[in-house]
Amino acid sequence: MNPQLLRDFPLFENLTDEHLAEIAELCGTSEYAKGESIFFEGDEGDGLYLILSGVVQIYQDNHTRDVILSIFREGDFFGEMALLQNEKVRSASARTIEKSTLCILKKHHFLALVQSRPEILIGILETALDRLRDANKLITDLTILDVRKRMARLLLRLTEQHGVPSAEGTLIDVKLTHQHLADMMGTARETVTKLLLELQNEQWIRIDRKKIIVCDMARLRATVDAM
Ligand SMILES: Nc1ncnc2c1ncn2[C@@H]1O[C@@H]2COP(=O)(O)O[C@H]2[C@H]1O
Repeated sequence: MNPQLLRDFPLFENLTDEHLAEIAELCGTSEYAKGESIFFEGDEGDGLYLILSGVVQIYQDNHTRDVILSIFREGDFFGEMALLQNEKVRSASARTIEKSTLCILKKHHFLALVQSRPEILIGILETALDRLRDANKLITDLTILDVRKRMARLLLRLTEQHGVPSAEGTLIDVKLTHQHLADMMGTARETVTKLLLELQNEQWIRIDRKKIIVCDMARLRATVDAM
């Protein structure tokens, strides 16, 4: 694959062109259709996945419904845990939300790479710790907040992770269904539909081609801070 495609990954930002070329040699790319499974919780870890384009959800399937732990997009990586934790399997499942192109670094190549370039391991650790912080917040939200406040927190988190400025405010640049949002905040799809309608009527948000625009970020931040 073209090594310059790896340039956009924060994980590799300090590597030279030469190093990127070495990694690119070891990577394979795969195309996934919208809604296609990548791996399942409990599978053996075969490799590290880097998102070249598209959107991927990380989720746990709890029989009655999915719980979405995170949503990743281009520039993000996932699947490091089963590779770094000896004898442990995939901690969650991964499935595309949009058609995606992924770059896969096989386990033995990944392990050799982090041994020769420990700075990559530090980058992975920093990202994993950020994800742990997010997970902690999520546990607290799910435990103590009512659904309207959980929705406010979720919108703020999505703007931080996937927000781009738009004429009307901050656009959350991923097409998420009401079911995806429900699976992220531990509620029913019908509750999300009702809440989104309320928030639109109160002019907090606008929906444009299945994407949410947060019209007043300052108000959203102030509301979340006051919780
Ligand atoms: N709470 C979480 N937040 C974000 N990403 C996660 C979370 N839990 C697991 N993952 C990612 O999902 C991947 C599932 O496969 P692994 O366990 O190999 O590695 C995992 C991480 O990359």
